[in-house]
Amino acid sequence: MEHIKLSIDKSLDFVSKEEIFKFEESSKKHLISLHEGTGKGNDFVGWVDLPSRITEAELNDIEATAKSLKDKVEVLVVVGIGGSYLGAKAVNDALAHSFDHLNSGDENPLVLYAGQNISEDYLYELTDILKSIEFGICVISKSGTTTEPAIAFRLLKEMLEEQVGKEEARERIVAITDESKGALRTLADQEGYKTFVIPDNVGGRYSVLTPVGLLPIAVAGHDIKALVNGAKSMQDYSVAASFEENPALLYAATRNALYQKGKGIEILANYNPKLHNVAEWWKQLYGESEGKENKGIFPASVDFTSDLHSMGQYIQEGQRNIFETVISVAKPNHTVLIPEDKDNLDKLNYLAGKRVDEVNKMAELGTQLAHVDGGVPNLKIEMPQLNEFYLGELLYFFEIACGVSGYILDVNPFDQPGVEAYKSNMFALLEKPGFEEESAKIKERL
Ligand SMILES: O=P(O)(O)OC[C@H]1O[C@](O)(CO)[C@@H](O)[C@@H]1O
Repeated sequence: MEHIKLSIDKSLDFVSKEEIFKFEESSKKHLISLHEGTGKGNDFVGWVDLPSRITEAELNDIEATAKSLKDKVEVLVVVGIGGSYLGAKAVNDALAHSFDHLNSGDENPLVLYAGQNISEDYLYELTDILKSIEFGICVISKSGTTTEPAIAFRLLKEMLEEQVGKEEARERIVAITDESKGALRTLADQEGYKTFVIPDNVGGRYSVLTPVGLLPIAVAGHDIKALVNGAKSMQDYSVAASFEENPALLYAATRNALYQKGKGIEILANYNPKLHNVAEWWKQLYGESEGKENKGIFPASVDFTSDLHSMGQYIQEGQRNIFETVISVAKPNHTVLIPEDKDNLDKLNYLAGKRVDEVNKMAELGTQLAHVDGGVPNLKIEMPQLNEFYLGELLYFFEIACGVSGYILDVNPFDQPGVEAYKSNMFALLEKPGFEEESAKIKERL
């Protein structure tokens, strides 16, 4: 069985093998404490064995719900923010036809997203376009009280009820939330929506392999059983493999060794735009997990080769506090050959007959070497192919590595206390009942 692979050789000019291997014992210990639930934030490690724990019956229930939505709607709007939509978007965009919106032959509903911003124009345009479309809603909020999705859901629910009537709307709304607490749970129970539970011990950013990610992925027509199998394969491999062969432990150790050498920014790069939103998901995972107590690597991302023509300059010659992790897909899913041209005005005939991917791979290798020469350590994660199975491996790899890496950094990788600061200011400014004191204080600052 082939797995995703990590190579660290292009970082060894900057950090020695000894400096990386000094984390061998601690990373193994942290992996065990994640599995045994003995580390910091241990009430949120329910995701660690999720791939092996999720049952066939649970997956069948998700698939059956997806099927009944597919039979009714052309568009499913996933309403959620942060971990309540990023995993689904990452997988759906990685697997979808790049021009899905023009692909009228697709029998699966188009999945759109709302509740991840508070833009009035976004909501106007979304509700405007949905007026003539059969749509359904999958509303996702673990707490059930997050402002952004609550506003979007209020608007979309009202609109759907007006469009198809309350009874039919009930059939087209699925809520994914806490088992017993929160406003969304109360509403879903009152209205009689189909619901799925986000387990108590799984935080939003680690929830992609729960119904939070799986339902929207199944609605988009992707194979959630293969995705979970891939995650399970990485779960097993990350427990069994030696440190040197273990992509998750080695990644956690290498990035911490680089961090200790002053490399405080990690740029996740891809050479396939389908992976853009995998990087968005990864940024939340690592940013919320590690950025605390005035510590942590800042997670950034680029899409290559596009961004070589913008951010490439900075990466090559800017401040030397960065390292790069490249996700490389070994084998594309399609073949396109560069054609011969008799006039050859663009002087491209030397490439005629070659696959486009060969050029992409040389751009990747050339860039890695250039960036290393420019003082940027490079790590490479190689996926054999872009499909459900290897995406499952990739997601679990990043999750387990994040838990280990957070423990190496000695933070709780499962809380996010810093996210509350903006919320409390926003509530004070909006004069939310209960925030009277904060309102008075914040007004003095304006
Ligand atoms: O699912 P909820 O409770 O609406 O939260 C959404 C997101 O908001 C946060 O709590 C804070 O950003 C994230 O951790 C979470 O993914």
